Amino acid sequence: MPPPMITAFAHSPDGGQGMARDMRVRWAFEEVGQPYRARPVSFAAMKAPAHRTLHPFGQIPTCEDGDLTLFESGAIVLHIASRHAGLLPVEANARARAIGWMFAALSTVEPPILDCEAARYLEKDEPWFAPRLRAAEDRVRGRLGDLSLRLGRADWLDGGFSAGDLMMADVLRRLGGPGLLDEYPNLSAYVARAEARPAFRRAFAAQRAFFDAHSGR
Ligand SMILES: N[C@@H](CCC(=O)N[C@@H](CSCc1ccc([N+](=O)[O-])cc1)C(=O)NCC(=O)O)C(=O)O
Repeated sequence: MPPPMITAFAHSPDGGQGMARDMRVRWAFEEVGQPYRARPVSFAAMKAPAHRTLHPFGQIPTCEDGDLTLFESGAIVLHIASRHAGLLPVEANARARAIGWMFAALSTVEPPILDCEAARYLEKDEPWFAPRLRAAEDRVRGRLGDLSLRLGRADWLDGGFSAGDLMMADVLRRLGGPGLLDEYPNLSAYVARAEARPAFRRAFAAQRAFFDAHSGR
């Protein structure tokens, strides 16, 4: 059977900085040592009927693995972690907790971060932008403060590195650069620890090479 095929931006708006959500899927494949292929999708093609048979919302990433087609980066990472050893504990309770951290990353920590991004990109010229952004950033601080307290001095969220850490670190990466994350030194160190993983570095290099190959550079 040919390796799984994911879809990714033909020309990612971030210029190959690994901020698009194919990055977490690439990372998961690298962590479990599973080769994969990637197909570039333009913005126009993403919204066309052919791609929507893979992704009802006209987005990336998707993953075609044999006769299975998946969308939602969290579902794809969970699929990879379920089919291959290395990203979820074998022990049932620890496995359930690691999956819980995946949901926490996507459902509890990521939404206020996305809300801040939306405010910065879409509302910066509004007269009420400053208080709006302050309130949005305070909501992010609330989540980061709770997460920082739970992580403490540990390397990972619950024992060894898991898909929960992969998802949480990829969510926190969006805060990159000087700013909110720096207010929580143990979270900054957590993200740096995750980004130092050989699998992360391979995934980052792959998405960067993919950008350079397909963005018309
Ligand atoms: N919940 C879905 C969300 C998927 C999603 O948001 N896909 C985005 C790309 S990753 C989000 C993203 C986009 C761009 C950057 N960037 O920095 O340039 C970062 C992240 C997309 O296809 N957008 C096109 C569209 O919606 O029309 C998942 O986790 O898979």
